[in-house]
Amino acid sequence: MSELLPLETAQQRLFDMALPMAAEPIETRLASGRYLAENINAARTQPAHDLSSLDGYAISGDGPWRVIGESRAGSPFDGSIEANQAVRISTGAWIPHGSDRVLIQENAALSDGELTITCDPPEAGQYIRRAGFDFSYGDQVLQKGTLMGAPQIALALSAGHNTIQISRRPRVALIECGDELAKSANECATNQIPASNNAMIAALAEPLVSEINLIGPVADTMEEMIAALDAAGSAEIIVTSGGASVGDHDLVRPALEEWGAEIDFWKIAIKPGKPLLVARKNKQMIIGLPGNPVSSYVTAFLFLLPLLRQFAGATTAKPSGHSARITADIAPGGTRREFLRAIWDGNSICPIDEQDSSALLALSRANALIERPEHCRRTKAGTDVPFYLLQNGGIA
Ligand SMILES: Nc1nc2c(c(=O)[nH]1)N[C@H]1C(S)=C(S)[C@@H](COP(=O)(O)OP(=O)(O)OC[C@H]3O[C@@H](n4cnc5c(N)ncnc54)[C@H](O)[C@@H]3O)O[C@H]1N2
Ligand code: MOO
Repeated sequence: MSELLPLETAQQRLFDMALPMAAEPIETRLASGRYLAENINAARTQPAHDLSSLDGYAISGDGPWRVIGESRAGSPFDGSIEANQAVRISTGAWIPHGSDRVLIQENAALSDGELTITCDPPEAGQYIRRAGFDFSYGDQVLQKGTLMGAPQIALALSAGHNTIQISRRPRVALIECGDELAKSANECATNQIPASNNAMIAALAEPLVSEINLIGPVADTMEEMIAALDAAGSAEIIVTSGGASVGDHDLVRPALEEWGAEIDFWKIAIKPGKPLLVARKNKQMIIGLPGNPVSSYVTAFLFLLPLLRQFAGATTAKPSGHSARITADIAPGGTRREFLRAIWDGNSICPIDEQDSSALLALSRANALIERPEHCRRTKAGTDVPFYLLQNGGIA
């Protein structure tokens, strides 16, 4: 138990414990940020008919052409056209039978109902969107586990689905622990510190959960800790912060054991975030985050958010990695994998000088985490390094 678990082993052990949530129906237009619980097959063909992609004239033959009617989006021309006939057509309107090309109005002259061309003639098929070129009836257009965003919502609606099945999101209880924590940031004695971890973790987790129960601050006693765990009720995931380390007043682990939870692992080989703890009691999972705010943030980013995505049925749970050149040397690393707060400017990445695990000002300036392997040598400016973007929980 005292060995530090490598990052990937710890992540895998945590993800293996996730219980997939049931599916529920949702109006497609409200599905932004949710994960699909089903494959979506097209219930219609798009476009359903050959359409014009520009405003002009659907023509047949080499011209000049007689304009014999109009095809508007939603009101197709009733009939078919013959050689040297044309139909006025708007963008998105049906190509009439008998026409195989569109003359755009900028290249046409109309006089007394007779249409002539003012430049090279269009080629067959030009400015025509063929029926089914986007998708056809029965095609699988979206895969189970996809994160629904604006394009996916539009696609599901175009494919004929007002309602889709998405995964339920877990209920989460957040417990922050420590005698020194003041509940109100306005009323904080000099021997206290305003409690900020619960609010920070809630802000990170909010898009991925159905309910957040904020508990605490909880005093460093076994009775209060156990009462707080009881207060988590039926939350599928309980997240504690603070009290995870080895001090006399770090009670999360003994309180969890006393409460009846089974510890799966404690302490991992990353910096910040070493005292991370994972436990379970029946179907409830408990993640004990370290109290230092930056350690809490980094472990929430690397463990809690991927776990929540896993619960919510995501295909991709872990944050996406990137690579960029560093603009300053980085000193040799230690025995743990390090995650350095950094600023990425869209081109290169600059590690922030202040890397203390309590430094919130530095964390709030950062938009990225540089990942450094264990026992890393000095890294020279100009070297490519792997990093994660913090925005959107690291999901591209
Ligand atoms: N002798 C050792 N000491 C420590 C070790 C170790 O291995 N040996 N590990 C260190 C590491 S690494 C970390 S990280 C911290 C984490 O300890 P805890 O999880 O027990 O956190 P606390 O001691 O309760 O708090 C640490 C720090 O963070 C502040 N804090 C806590 N909760 C909140 C909150 N909700 N909002 C704002 N700030 C919070 C707290 O006041 C402390 O300053 O342990 C090292 N020690
Ligand atoms: O791991 Mo602690 O999180 O180094 O500060």
